[in-house]
Amino acid sequence: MKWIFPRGCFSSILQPVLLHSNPGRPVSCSTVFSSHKPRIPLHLRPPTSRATVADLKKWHIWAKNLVSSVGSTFLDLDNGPDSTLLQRELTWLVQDAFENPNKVSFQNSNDDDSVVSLRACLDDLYEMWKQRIEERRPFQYVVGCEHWRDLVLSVEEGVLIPRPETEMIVDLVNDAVNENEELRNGLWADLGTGSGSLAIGIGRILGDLGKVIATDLSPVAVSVASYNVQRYDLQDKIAVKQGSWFEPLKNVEGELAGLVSNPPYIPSDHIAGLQAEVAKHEPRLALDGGANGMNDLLHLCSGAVFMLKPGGFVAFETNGETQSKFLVEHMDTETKGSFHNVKIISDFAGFQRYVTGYKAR
Ligand SMILES: C[S@@+](CC[C@H](N)C(=O)[O-])C[C@H]1O[C@@H](n2cnc3c(N)ncnc32)[C@H](O)[C@@H]1O
Repeated sequence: MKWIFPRGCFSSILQPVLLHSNPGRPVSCSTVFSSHKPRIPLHLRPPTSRATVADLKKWHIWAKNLVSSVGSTFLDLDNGPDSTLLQRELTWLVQDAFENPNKVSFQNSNDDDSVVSLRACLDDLYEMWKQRIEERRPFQYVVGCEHWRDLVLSVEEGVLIPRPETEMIVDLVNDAVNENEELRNGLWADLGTGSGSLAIGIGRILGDLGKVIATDLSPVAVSVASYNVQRYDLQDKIAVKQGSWFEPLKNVEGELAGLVSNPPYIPSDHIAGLQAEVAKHEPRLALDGGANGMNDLLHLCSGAVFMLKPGGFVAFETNGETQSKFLVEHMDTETKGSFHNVKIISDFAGFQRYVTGYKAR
């Protein structure tokens, strides 16, 4: 899915940043697990339903026609998906919903009476596709998962769908730990973990002694991240905690080998203009970075100085060039030379997306 943000339009007037406070949001001090029950992604549900090939063909024709009726409307409207992407999503829905997607080619079958096992009943398939097209519900929420790096992560409403550009932060961490074994076996934090994507990606490249604390303010994110961590059998390596930014890390001040975050960084008044999948369905808590989008980035950057041990590595994702430059300036001035080897790194599309650095020794 595209991640379409208006870029580079924020004011240079910044809010003061308070360490251990939450810029502009209600604060939760809880570090207990959420009671929210994560939704099981479609492809992992048991095949409890059956349908005839004839009924599936009928559904499929209806679903394809719905896509054709939309054409490029969403693309023209708000840079949303076009019919090529939607047709591809329909194929993925079939793959996730069928018990045996490789063996079933119902569209070409002449045996209309034969029966196929499904992970969702036919009525649900009609409803899912209606929601995708008519309500612009993101495909990832419809099927309950997103493919990210080599992971398949559970997602649902209330949790940001992890984006491809965030994948590169794991590579940046990999480079840092390859250069320094102390970092590989140290304690890391992923602040605002969402689905747990970064924490899991990093957890898998750390050494035997390396650990990750993944935090989020959202109880749904905490529950979904915990589910994903368990699915990848990393519960001994990754602790998921609920709370605002540094609160769940109070006990490890000055001990972190590394800290990463992809915080909310969209300027508040740009959110309504994003594609409907994002603006209507993804959690505002995951998107809204305040008036200029920088509230959380600056807060986290200032706090990182106190959380990292000397030589510790930090990586932030930003909206692009303007935010990255602003953050580097903040690291140079506000944190009074606490960081060295500060770099802006571009993503695969050429946007100056990441800011990395090391805490001075
Ligand atoms: C842009 S999303 C990133 C999610 C995930 N790291 C990823 O890259 O897919 C930002 C995350 O920060 C969380 N968040 C927002 N405010 C927070 C706060 N005050 N404390 C902790 N997490 C917060 C949101 O719930 C959301 O999961």
